[in-house]
Amino acid sequence: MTPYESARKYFFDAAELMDLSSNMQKLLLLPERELKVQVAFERDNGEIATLVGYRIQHNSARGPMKGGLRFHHEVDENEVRALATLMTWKTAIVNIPYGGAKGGVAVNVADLAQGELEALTRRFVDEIHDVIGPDKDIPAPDMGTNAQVMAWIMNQYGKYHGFNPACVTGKPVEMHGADGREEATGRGVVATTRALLDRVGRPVSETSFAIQGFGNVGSHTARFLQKSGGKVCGVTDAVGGVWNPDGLDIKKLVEFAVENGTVEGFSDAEPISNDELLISDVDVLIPAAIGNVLSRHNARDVRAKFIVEAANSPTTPEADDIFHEREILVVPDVLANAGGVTVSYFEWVQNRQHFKWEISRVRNELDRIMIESFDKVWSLAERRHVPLRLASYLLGIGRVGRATVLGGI
Ligand SMILES: NC(=O)c1ccc[n+]([C@@H]2O[C@H](COP(=O)([O-])OP(=O)(O)OC[C@H]3O[C@@H](n4cnc5c(N)ncnc54)[C@H](O)[C@@H]3O)[C@@H](O)[C@H]2O)c1
Repeated sequence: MTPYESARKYFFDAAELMDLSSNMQKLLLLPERELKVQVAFERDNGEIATLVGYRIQHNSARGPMKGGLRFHHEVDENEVRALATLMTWKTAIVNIPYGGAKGGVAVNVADLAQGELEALTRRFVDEIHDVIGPDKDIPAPDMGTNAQVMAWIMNQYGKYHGFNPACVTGKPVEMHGADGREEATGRGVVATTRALLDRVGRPVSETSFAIQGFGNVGSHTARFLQKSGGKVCGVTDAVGGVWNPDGLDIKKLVEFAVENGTVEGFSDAEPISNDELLISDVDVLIPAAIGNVLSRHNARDVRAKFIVEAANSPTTPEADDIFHEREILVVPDVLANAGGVTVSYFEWVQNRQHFKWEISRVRNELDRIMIESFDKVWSLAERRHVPLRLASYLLGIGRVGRATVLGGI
């Protein structure tokens, strides 16, 4: 199944349980606006590059739309549409006053010089500046984009509409960004994981973890897990992986990975492949890299009792069914990785108030929102006798549906 088909399947599963009318289903599923633009810019060699860019604004019933901007060669319209939909449910699940959107440009950033990346970003903003903004749609970083790209977006947007840092989040801290944004998704994953372990009565200190992906999300997740007393036994990235049943030293592993560009080759550990890590003998498995890594091909071999989805869509619907049948608890992406958009919301609030929060305030508010959201989903799952994913969708779609009914069309 493509990400778009999966997103629709989860929506329809929840819609059926909610007895949503077909008219309401159509209203909630169809994006409000889909923009497809030409992004042309001059390359360093004098050639004109002509790319395709998308901004899909799915739903604004609960507030301005929010979602990342992805620069990746595999970006296509359907993927952006699926991710925009997921953002609508995600912002609703953690109850922040936003709708959902997503953007993307089909490009391989590794092929671009820094100046070309800047030219591409500014040209994309030229094409979409009228439909984004602090009260309309607020982009943020995603795969292939970073704080620097957000700074260019803010600057280019300002040329049309005047200074307004709240038009984009994930900016550099020196450019109206929020302290704690970079670690936010990983911290949120850990807050959710701890809430889960609390519910099942298992101390973090007696729990072992394996994490796929050691980029922004994976490395901060590992760091906060170890700080909480957890034992991170295995970590992999695109190149390779490392395993130590007594627990890896995450501080040293981060230093090693920064220096070497991979965790592979880290001392005090055995090598492990990505395939082996996903079925390794740990209590909690945290996919924090790419999509569709847990599928019907390996779901029956997974040995973890709990899966916390730090990545977007790491589990195919077929694998999800197998995990349910095997009583493996899955905390879904729309809940587990919502820490990033939550701290993006804090950045937007700070920008609008021109008042900077201390990091301790960012962390406390983030932990509170993640734990409250997890507890809401858990209670709903118990009440309706459904898995956590379906409960998350029931909560998110329910909130968007009520806002739609209250506000009217
Ligand atoms: N960064 C955020 O705030 C955020 C928020 C929500 C969701 N996510 C999701 O989390 C995931 C990771 O995002 P990130 O920001 O950490 O990205 P990143 O680019 O910083 O890191 C990605 C990591 O995954 C590894 N990886 C890539 N391909 C792999 C493969 N085929 N097998 C194993 N490992 C592979 C990379 O080596 C790297 O360690 C993505 O699915 C992203 O959509 C990120």
